[in-house]
Amino acid sequence: MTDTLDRPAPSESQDLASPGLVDTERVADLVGQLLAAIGEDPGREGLSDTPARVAAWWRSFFSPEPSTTPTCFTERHLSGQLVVIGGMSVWSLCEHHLLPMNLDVAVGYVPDGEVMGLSKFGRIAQQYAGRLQVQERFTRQVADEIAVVIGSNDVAVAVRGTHLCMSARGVRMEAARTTTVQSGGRFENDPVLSQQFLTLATDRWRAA
Ligand SMILES: Nc1nc2c(ncn2[C@@H]2O[C@H](COP(=O)(O)OP(=O)(O)OP(=O)(O)O)[C@@H](O)[C@H]2O)c(=O)[nH]1
Ligand SMILES: [Zn+2]
Repeated sequence: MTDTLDRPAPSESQDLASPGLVDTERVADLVGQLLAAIGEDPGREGLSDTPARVAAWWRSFFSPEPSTTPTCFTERHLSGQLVVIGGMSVWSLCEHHLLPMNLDVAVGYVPDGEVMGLSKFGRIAQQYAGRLQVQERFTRQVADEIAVVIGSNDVAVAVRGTHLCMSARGVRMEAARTTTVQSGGRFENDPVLSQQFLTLATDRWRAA
């Protein structure tokens, strides 16, 4: 977007819980200790490489591809067109239980003079998924980041989450899904636009 646009400031909490450096050796050591603590023999054949595998996974989880500057293209005369990108499924980790959550993300925005490269919405979602999260914070962080990049608050983000901590343990409700919606600018003030976004964003969730 052009530099003349007033970009919203990144929210204070944007960096909250951002990933730190993973000490792979220490993680592997701790996983070995964990195996021993649950009564396993970390040296037995099937488990001997497990600490290193788990440590490698933690490292890759916290080190998504470095974020690049999202590509934007000049595209005039779109006159209030609504753009919705849906079906962006990412995996994150619940910060309360360290169990996976699947987050199905849909983004809506109204381009003003420029459009953003479609894949960049997915990259932003991946960037904020690659850390310990709660769904509500993830939803807001993705919306805030897109608003900064496009230089406008006319952004809405809807997320449908499947939390293993709720389906595979605890209350064990396999069908439970959590939907969060963050709306800014015109999506907050224009009920028709908001409804159009929600209809398109939740289409595939109703079909599922
Ligand atoms: N709001 C919110 N809650 C979450 C999210 N992920 C997990 N939780 C909840 O975090 C809560 C943690 O509650 P605790 O009572 O401390 O933990 P717990 O004893 O393991 O709770 P149960 O899951 O009910 O067994 C649980 O209710 C989870 O469902 C999230 O993304 N958003
Ligand atoms: Zn959890």
